[in-house]
Amino acid sequence: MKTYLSLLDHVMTHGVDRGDRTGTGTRSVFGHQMRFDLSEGFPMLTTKKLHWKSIVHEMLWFISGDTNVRYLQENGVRIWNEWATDEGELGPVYGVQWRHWQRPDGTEVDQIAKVVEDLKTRPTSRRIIVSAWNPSDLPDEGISPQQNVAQGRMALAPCHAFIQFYVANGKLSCMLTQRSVDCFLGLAFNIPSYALLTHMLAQQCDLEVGEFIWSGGDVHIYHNHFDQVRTQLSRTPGPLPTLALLRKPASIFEYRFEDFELKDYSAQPHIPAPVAI
Ligand SMILES: Nc1nc(=O)c2c([nH]1)NC[C@@H]1CN(c3ccc(C(=O)N[C@@H](CCC(=O)O)C(=O)O)cc3)CN21
Ligand SMILES: O=c1ccn([C@H]2C[C@H](O)[C@@H](COP(=O)(O)O)O2)c(=O)[nH]1
Repeated sequence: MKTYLSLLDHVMTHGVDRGDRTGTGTRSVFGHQMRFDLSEGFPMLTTKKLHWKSIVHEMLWFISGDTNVRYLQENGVRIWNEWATDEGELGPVYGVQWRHWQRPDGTEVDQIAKVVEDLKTRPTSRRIIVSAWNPSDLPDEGISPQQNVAQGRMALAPCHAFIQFYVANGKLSCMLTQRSVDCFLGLAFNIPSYALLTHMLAQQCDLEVGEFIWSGGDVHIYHNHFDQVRTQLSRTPGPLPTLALLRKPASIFEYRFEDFELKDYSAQPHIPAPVAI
């Protein structure tokens, strides 16, 4: 994960200090790309311990089409709590856009089912894409997440917004475009999260895993994460863990937490940091 550490160093050294929606302040660069060869190991940080349960359950929750934090909370995952209403609702965020994108006539598009079908039937297609960026459901940036949900909008605009898949030589690659990137907290989750999705789709479509390519737009470090970033940059990364899929479920929608085994994950201690709301 040297590429991730290089990005932290790059933002700290070359970034521009700016204000932001949350009032916290960030140092940012605009536009960056990283490539991870998934055959070389599972891209999970070893320079700080990550909560594996949060990564897996969040991805299963997206794929299930759910947008209420109840499932996450029942599984000990707290990362979406701050944006939810008292009833746990987040409005039409990722799950709805991935699985239940509304057509004008009221019918729905299941983008995940379509990706599996395309990967199996026309793997050379250049249109194997999932978009969470649905302008008609975007929140109003001037009001709170909970007020947006009450108006039927998303609590937060999608950050990992556009995903494209590519098949060559029997390998599945995934490219993510992330418009806004909290390098210390969010990105540490987003990389293994999409690596996991790529492994699942590859298994379902009888492909090997290829590369995960990550592209960021507004790539920032919050001002109140600088000490944590310096701690992390002082650490030496260890070998990557590997991911084993213990079962092949009948479809992409039938994975369970127990189906994933992260092998040889040896990480340095967790580094706590406040999340900007
Ligand atoms: N400012 C901000 N950064 C984000 O990364 C982020 C948002 N907002 N809003 C929506 C989601 C929620 N995500 C989050 C939210 C919190 C953590 C977090 O606090 N992580 C801690 C604790 C992990 C845990 O309890 O599982 C960490 O140390 O990684 C991570 C990702 C990613 N997103
Ligand atoms: O998966 C995620 C979700 C969110 N983030 C970060 C990026 C920003 O710091 C905030 C979102 O604020 P906006 O004003 O909507 O850009 O959350 C992330 O890194 N990863």
